[in-house]
Amino acid sequence: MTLATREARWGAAGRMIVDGVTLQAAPGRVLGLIGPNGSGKSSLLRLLCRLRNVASGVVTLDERDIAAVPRRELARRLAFVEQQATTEIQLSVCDVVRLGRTPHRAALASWNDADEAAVNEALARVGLTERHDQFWHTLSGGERQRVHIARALAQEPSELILDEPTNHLDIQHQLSILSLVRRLGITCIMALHDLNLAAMFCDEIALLHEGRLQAAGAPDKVLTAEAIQRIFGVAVSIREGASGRRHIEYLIEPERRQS
Ligand SMILES: Nc1ncnc2c1ncn2[C@@H]1O[C@H](COP(=O)(O)OP(=O)(O)OP(=O)(O)O)[C@@H](O)[C@H]1O
Repeated sequence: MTLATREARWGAAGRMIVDGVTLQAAPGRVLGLIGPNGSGKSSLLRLLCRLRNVASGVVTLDERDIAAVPRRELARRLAFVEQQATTEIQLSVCDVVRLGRTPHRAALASWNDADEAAVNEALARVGLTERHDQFWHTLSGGERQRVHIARALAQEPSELILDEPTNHLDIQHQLSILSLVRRLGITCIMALHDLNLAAMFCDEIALLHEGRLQAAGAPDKVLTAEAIQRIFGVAVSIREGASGRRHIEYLIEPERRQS
């Protein structure tokens, strides 16, 4: 078992934002969270890593109420890469990635070879070894995103939660980061906007709309033309792509000729 929610509810400003979601991440698999803007994806991810507490229902980690898991244990287990993570200026790239080691180190313990190896390995995996000493605030948006993913990898989590990890990334880096996430073999839950990337890289997909879970399961069960039309209001044609996964083509009305 790993992360799960049961009838999880959370609201703000008098509105229900996560509304009775029951969901389970399969150990070692990649669960994609999709849904229109404002459907509650980020809010649900924040409940899953206890950055927020449910108003009712429960979030569990290994079938234990996450609210009862000691903070240090949670920090070792779960890594969260936020959508617009910011980091204090004047930190170098390796300083940011080193933050990922904090939960593994005893108070006042000195930095050791295993810590250094984890940082270097994480930077190599996101292709930023050369940027080791560059100031974080001088990086491009995509490089910053990759550094934050490296920080999460250096943490060596057993559950990785990512909010739009492909934000700011060019297509090559989108594909390489998502391939890397798949290869990690750890439980991963990530919010994605690109439905084709979700189909390519997720073992399971959960579709959210207005805070409620609409469907969950294998990509070909969830990503149907009917569901995409109903939830996103977009007509699509779906066929099997070269990779054997489904490929979604968006159909737009031909522009009217100006008379
Ligand atoms: N603290 C808050 N106070 C008031 N409203 C909030 C709060 N947090 C989230 N919301 C609202 O809840 C809804 C869901 O937000 P959330 O960020 O979870 O959506 P999302 O599916 O991740 O959206 P996007 O795809 O645009 O990133 C939005 O309408 C948002 O404005």
